[in-house]
Amino acid sequence: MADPRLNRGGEAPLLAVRNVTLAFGPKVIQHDLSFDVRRGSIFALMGGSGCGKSTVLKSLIGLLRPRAGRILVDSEDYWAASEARRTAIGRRFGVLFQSGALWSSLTVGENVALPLQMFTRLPATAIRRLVELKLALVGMEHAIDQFPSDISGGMKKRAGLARALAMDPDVLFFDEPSAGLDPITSSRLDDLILNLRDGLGATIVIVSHELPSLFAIADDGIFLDAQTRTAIAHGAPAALRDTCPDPQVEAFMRRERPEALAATGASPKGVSQ
Ligand SMILES: Nc1ncnc2c1ncn2[C@@H]1O[C@H](COP(=O)(O)OP(=O)(O)OP(=O)(O)O)[C@@H](O)[C@H]1O
Repeated sequence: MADPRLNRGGEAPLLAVRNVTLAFGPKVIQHDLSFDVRRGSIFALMGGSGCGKSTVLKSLIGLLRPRAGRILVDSEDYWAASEARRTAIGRRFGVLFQSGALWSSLTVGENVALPLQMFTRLPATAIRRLVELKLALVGMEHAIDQFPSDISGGMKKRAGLARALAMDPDVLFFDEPSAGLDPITSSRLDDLILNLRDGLGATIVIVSHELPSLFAIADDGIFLDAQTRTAIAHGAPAALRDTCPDPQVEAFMRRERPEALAATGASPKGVSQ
């Protein structure tokens, strides 16, 4: 019988993870992971602290080779491909790291220009124009000549996002985009992420602890468990909150205190408060 977690849209998924095991030396972080990221979806990697969300993200963006299993990008086996092919596939990815990861000695504009200078042969005037366009997409065109130390945390995130967009990626990966932002800035970033999906047709994979943000933007996802070291639920965060019978998932989604979780008979391990 077909696995109901896979190919739910009928169309071939942009990313397909098949029976993947991730480990550091003898330490297995996650095993037997299988899921699809549908084109145009906002897919959430969820779970308590230390369950392996960032590790899964690393394997998806090409920074960690799985111990077993396959990761298919548009049906092409990423880790079985040559290094040159992997580099080419990787150019379709845009990554926004937690801090924005801007170079402090470069202006915002120079940061956004970096991938264009590294991966294209465009002349400086064309790069400047593209940088202006990418910054305008995130509402940061006025900050092109400012240094990261002169702008707020939310602006750094948006500048990092403009840099992630520089090469017109098909898929964007966000690691804790709202971390450290106040609720209003965080909600503006959510709107921006939704606009990128709806306006540019990007597919987005997101690691986040921020439940309001996940409920607002993610339409699919998996819930990773630190104890069993695999995914224990698949689906949109809001649907998991409302219908998932698993007490770990329910407690995470409803952010119950450990005492309340103990009353359900479930272990609080791996649930971040
Ligand atoms: N390079 C590494 N070498 C060894 N162990 C690692 C390495 N990177 C991460 N780990 C371990 O892998 C496990 C999963 O870490 P990971 O950062 O992926 O979890 P996470 O779910 O993203 O956590 P958080 O929500 O707290 O950021 C942790 O036990 C961590 O200590």
